[in-house]
Amino acid sequence: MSDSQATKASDARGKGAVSRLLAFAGPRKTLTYLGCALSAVSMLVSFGPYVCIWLVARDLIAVAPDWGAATGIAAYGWWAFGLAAASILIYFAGLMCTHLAAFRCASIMRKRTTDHLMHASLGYFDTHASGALRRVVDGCAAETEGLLAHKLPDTAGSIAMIVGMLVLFFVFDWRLGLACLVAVIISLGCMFYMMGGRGMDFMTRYMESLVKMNKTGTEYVRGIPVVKVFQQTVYSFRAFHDAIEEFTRLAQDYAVKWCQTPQSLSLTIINGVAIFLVPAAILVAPGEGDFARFLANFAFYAIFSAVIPTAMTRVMFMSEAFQSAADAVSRVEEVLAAPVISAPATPRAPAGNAIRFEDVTFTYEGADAPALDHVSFEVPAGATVALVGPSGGGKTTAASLVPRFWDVDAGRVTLGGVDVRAMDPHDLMDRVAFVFQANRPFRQTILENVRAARPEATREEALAALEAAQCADILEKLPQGADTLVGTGGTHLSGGEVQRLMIARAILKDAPVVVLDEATAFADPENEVKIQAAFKRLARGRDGEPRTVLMIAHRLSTVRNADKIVVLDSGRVVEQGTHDELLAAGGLYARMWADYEKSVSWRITSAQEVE
Ligand SMILES: Nc1ncnc2c1ncn2[C@@H]1O[C@H](COP(=O)(O)OP(=O)(O)OP(=O)(O)O)[C@@H](O)[C@H]1O
Repeated sequence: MSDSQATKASDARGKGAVSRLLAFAGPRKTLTYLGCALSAVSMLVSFGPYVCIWLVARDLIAVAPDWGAATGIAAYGWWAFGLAAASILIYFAGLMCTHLAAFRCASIMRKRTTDHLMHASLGYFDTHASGALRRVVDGCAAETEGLLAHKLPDTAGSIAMIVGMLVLFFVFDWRLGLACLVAVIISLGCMFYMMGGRGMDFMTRYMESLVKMNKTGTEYVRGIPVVKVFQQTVYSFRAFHDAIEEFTRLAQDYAVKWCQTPQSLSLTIINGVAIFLVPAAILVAPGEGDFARFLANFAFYAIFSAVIPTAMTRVMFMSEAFQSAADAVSRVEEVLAAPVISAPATPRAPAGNAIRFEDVTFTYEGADAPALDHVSFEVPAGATVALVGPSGGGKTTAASLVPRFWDVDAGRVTLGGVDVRAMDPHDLMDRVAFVFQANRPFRQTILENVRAARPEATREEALAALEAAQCADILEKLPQGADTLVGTGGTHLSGGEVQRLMIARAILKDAPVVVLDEATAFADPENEVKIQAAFKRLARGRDGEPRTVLMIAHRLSTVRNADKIVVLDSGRVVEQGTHDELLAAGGLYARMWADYEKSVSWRITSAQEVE
């Protein structure tokens, strides 16, 4: 979607955003309505003191200069005080209601997004960064809290203020009221000029340019290490620089060329209502029968005109409040639209642990070509099958379909003869242990991280799993051994060490089926040897029985002894068989093997030369 389409779509979503937002509040949305109504009433009551001022002026002018004859003044004063106090109290009562509804709404929003994410397909978390999701779950809820608690009742108050103001304009003297209204109309005209028509086009381009600057800015920050390593100047990030320039130009044009005149006019007119009021009074005064009353009316309008700038400023900020509600609720709705792992009504239990891919086709959302195209192969129970092939061939995708990171588009993946989608998702997770590169430790101790696989496991069992996963050296070098805190903010572990920790977790789980990514790209030779040993241990199980293993093999050295090798290229199975069979076939695998042997001999030769 282009930025302009995105902006328009977000405008469209803006409509009804508040009602979509209130849907989260459940029965408490009545409290929001009540709070808004109270805020409106409070605003109308706040006009009371102005009416009292009019009454005071009327009575004083009527008895002038015998001021002592105006006996009701003190009463009006008390009324003004009482109404001002009542307005504040009613406003607080309104805020209480909207806060109660807002807290409930935000907590329901957080709960529903968290619940939904608990059932979202695991692949969703590969493509959506955890930081961004946290910002939606927590940030949007917090944003809507402020909106429902404050901005919405204030908007109701603004509407009441404008309606009340228009009514009061015509209650005492419609001619003087009309003079004030002229100021309001000119100010509104300036606002529409700035925001509507060409002004809106300006605004759309301004917003698009802002989005572009934010995007290129993020890319720039992410690329800073590359810039430093390659000694590039800031201008190597041309796109970011251009986006800043474009935004600066648009912001200046908008402020100087477009808004300067109407904004100045609006501010002058609205703060100088007297420009219209005084000439109107001079014109009307000569024909006035009751001059005392006319003077009181004039005094009222002169004082009341102070309300107009506040009312107009509130009008300007009303649309902003709705726009931010639309953005927040749209981001939450996007999370709620994340695909979930469907659970069958009557789950089936698998018979055995063989994995079968039957004519499986799968395309990533938004991708042009399928990542897997009519893929069929079998991993017999207790066998080890390796997926090999060029980068982007579909190995990771195929392995991800077994624990249902994604669901197939066509065909099926079965475990023990049962479609994985027909199994209880918990049962599937119990039966499959997976070790992927993206696995990261939790911010917990090493022991707790391992026990995440089986919380009821004893300390001894977890330590045994760590030992089996070749983690003894990691524990030795850490001051608190297995009780050392790792993960964000904890002790740093290298990539190879993290992978061994993840293998320990899988060993403790001791599931009958193991799906693993043997990538050891980041491991040094010593780590690699240990990881391979840990993999072997994982493939055997605690009872020594071989597990069903589907392994993504990035290096051919590890696949030679696999029971079967499946070669994936561009999402298709191009050949499968044992190492010897595939070498004899002379296809892609044979070529890959020849390349691999060549690279090994190069390494040996260069090592000898160095000696
Ligand atoms: N999350 C994703 N969204 C869209 N396309 C994806 C996603 N993940 C992978 N792909 C695409 O699917 C295809 C298969 O990718 P996959 O990661 O399964 O290949 P691979 O054989 O594991 O590659 P490698 O050896 O480099 O890890 C590639 O064209 C890749 O670009």
